[in-house]
Amino acid sequence: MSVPAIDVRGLQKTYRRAFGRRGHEALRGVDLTVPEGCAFGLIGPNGAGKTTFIKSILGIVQPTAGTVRVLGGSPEDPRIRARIGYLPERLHLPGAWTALAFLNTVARLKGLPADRAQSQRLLERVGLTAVEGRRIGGYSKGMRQRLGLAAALLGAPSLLVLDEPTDGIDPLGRMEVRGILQEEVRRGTTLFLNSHLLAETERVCDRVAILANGRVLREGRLEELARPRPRWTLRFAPGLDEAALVAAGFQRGNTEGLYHLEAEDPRVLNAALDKARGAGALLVELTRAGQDLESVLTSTLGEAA
Ligand SMILES: Nc1ncnc2c1ncn2[C@@H]1O[C@H](COP(=O)(O)OP(=O)(O)OP(=O)(O)O)[C@@H](O)[C@H]1O
Repeated sequence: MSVPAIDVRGLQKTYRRAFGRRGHEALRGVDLTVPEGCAFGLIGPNGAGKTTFIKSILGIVQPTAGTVRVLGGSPEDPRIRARIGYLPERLHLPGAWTALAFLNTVARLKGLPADRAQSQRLLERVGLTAVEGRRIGGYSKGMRQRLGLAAALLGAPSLLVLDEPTDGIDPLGRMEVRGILQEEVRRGTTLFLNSHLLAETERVCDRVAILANGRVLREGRLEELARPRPRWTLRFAPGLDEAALVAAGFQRGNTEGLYHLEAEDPRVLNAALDKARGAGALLVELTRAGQDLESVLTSTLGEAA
């Protein structure tokens, strides 16, 4: 069996406060396993603990309790760190430098040879070739993000950890970034993505975890979490016997003639329909509701509240 890319048990992080005041519990006992080679999305509301989780698995933040294994080793181990590409939420870039000089320096810090051709290839990949000789200080937010992504991709990492990678990037650029991430996953890289753009997570990731208030509320394969909910919406012709429909198991909708039924088994739907028709109802429209990641997130947060 392959070693998980990330394996976290009982992870807790309490940020201390001054003068002995009670600290803030950002993570309250998180267990999470990210299989090797998967594209994993971490989602959740502001302040859920997502960045704290990312910083903990990278050894930037010291957990209060729990264990963290990354690529089969400790995040403190320089050999493990060298195999991780990280794009932080807040990028600090040297404004006076050019993109090329920056990438060459990051390469050296990662223990890689400063290979100008490789840096140029990466800048081309993220769409920065036209500005590679310009000072970073004059870059737009989206250009800075692209440069951060290029730096994370240096050395073909085994694990890519990206905190809001498309923040500030225009819609076309987002598509390009998505393409790059998908290429990386095809190459065998494990991707760990924190993004508020749920459509992006849905398109790129095959597993998702929902974090709220420092706890994982749900985790699993995207198709299992966001599979179509067995909820049928029916529209009946006017003049029906409402009480008979409710007695048959339908719930009233918000407009006249509209009803809902939650049923996994289509036989339950058909039995209810038989009763409705027996009471003279005429079905004119039937749809099965799907569930996207946004509705999974809102219903999960709603249940937890
Ligand atoms: N250095 C710190 N010191 C004290 N509290 C912190 C620190 N960093 C984060 N927190 C607190 O920990 C909680 C989790 O923050 P974190 O940044 O991990 O959340 P997040 O899910 O990444 O949020 P967002 O989606 O807004 O970026 C928040 O309440 C935040 O205020």
